[in-house]
Amino acid sequence: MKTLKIKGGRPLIGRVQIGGAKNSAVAVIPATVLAESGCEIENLPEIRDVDVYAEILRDLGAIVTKDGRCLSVDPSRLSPVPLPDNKVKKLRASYYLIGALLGRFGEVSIGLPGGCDLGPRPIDQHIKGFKALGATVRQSGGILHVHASELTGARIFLDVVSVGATINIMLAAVRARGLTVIENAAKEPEIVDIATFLNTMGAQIKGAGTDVIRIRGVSRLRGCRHAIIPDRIEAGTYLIAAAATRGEVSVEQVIPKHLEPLTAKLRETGVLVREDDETVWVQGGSRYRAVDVKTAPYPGFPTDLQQPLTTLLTQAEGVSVVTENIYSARFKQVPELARMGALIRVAGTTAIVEGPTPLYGTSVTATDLRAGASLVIAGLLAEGETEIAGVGYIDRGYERLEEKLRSLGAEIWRS
Ligand SMILES: CC(=O)N[C@H]1[C@@H](OP(=O)(O)OP(=O)(O)OC[C@H]2O[C@@H](n3ccc(=O)[nH]c3=O)[C@H](O)[C@@H]2O)O[C@H](CO)[C@@H](O)[C@@H]1O
Ligand SMILES: C=C(OP(=O)(O)O)C(=O)O
Repeated sequence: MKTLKIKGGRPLIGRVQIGGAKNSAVAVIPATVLAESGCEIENLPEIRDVDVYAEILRDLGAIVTKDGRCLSVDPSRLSPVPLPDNKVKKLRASYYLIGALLGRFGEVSIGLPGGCDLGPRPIDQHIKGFKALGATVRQSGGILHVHASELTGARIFLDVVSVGATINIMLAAVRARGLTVIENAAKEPEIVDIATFLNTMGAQIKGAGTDVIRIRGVSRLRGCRHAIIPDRIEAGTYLIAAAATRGEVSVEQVIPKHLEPLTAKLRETGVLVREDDETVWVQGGSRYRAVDVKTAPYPGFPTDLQQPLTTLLTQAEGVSVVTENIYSARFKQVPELARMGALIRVAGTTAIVEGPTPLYGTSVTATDLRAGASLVIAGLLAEGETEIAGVGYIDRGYERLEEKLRSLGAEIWRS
């Protein structure tokens, strides 16, 4: 198995271009199956989740061609063949095929989704939504069978704010008869991106980005061209890495507004941050202040940046309290950071970080995607050499990571 090796202690300096958002891409790709003609998707990130999704669509009979960051999907000859769990369990977002295939064919049989192991990740709210639209849902073994002879619009109040359930219900509801209203909907920028894509296909979705989304069903959707929004989590990871190594980096091709929950927190710690239309620039300082952070649905602080930020907080003076409100097991980076010298105690949903502590390179393991990012940042700031196993997780969501970091002056390689 490959590992990432990093010789730490060099400040990151320069400019980095951010790719398309993973969490948009993995919803837009399955959404193409709703169209009766071909779609062109641009600005896709070059990550493993996208490649796996392209393979799943081919298994369904779509003609899929990939050219760098562009994917063209012709779903006209697609059929809802059962999808066992070998590929679908490689990623979380495979569950979007339930909503999309239900919308197009009224039936789907699919293995349960995978994704990072962050504690229990139920899909009860997705199922509640499909049932409200008139579907029957049955599980046998690890396979979900969802069927609807007709989908009818409904009012659905989500018990928890869920990105996945909001998007999945939208995907089915665009083809339901009448009006669907999703209340207590998630408001992440990726949801707005999927709604924009669906509306370009001919859907009638209003309110995406607020907590009430109204979807008036239509009888057909046509293929279209769409460019994915920038990845705020990839961008945030580079901003944190720049601050942690006390460097100076311009993160380019981003939507600064989407990064505000992070940039506000970085300013609180004492990092200099400047923004213009499509760029966020940070300059690290010699001293950082401890801060408290609580993860929350957008526009709160994103759980996906909690692990990377925890690494930065090992360098802040005082005690930082990090509260993880979304996932019960999202502190798996902590024992690995402790092996590098961090002083962090986990108590239930909080991690108490004492700083500043020097970090030292050693062998560590990424247990999930963002734990991997947090260890890469630790390796970049640590003294000596860090070897990170579990690179497959990192490849799920970071495109050309070593190349981008090397262009900023890091010594990082795969072996
Ligand atoms: C592919 C993708 O977009 N992944 C993102 C998506 O995951 P995902 O869509 O799986 O996360 P959700 O927003 O659905 O989950 C939020 C919370 O709701 C709970 N829940 C969710 C659905 C459900 O039916 N029942 C339920 O209880 C989850 O266990 C979790 O505690 O949003 C998360 C929260 O921003 C991010 O960390 C992930 O990167
Ligand atoms: C948790 C994440 O991804 P997924 O939901 O795809 O597992 C993530 O991107 O940090």
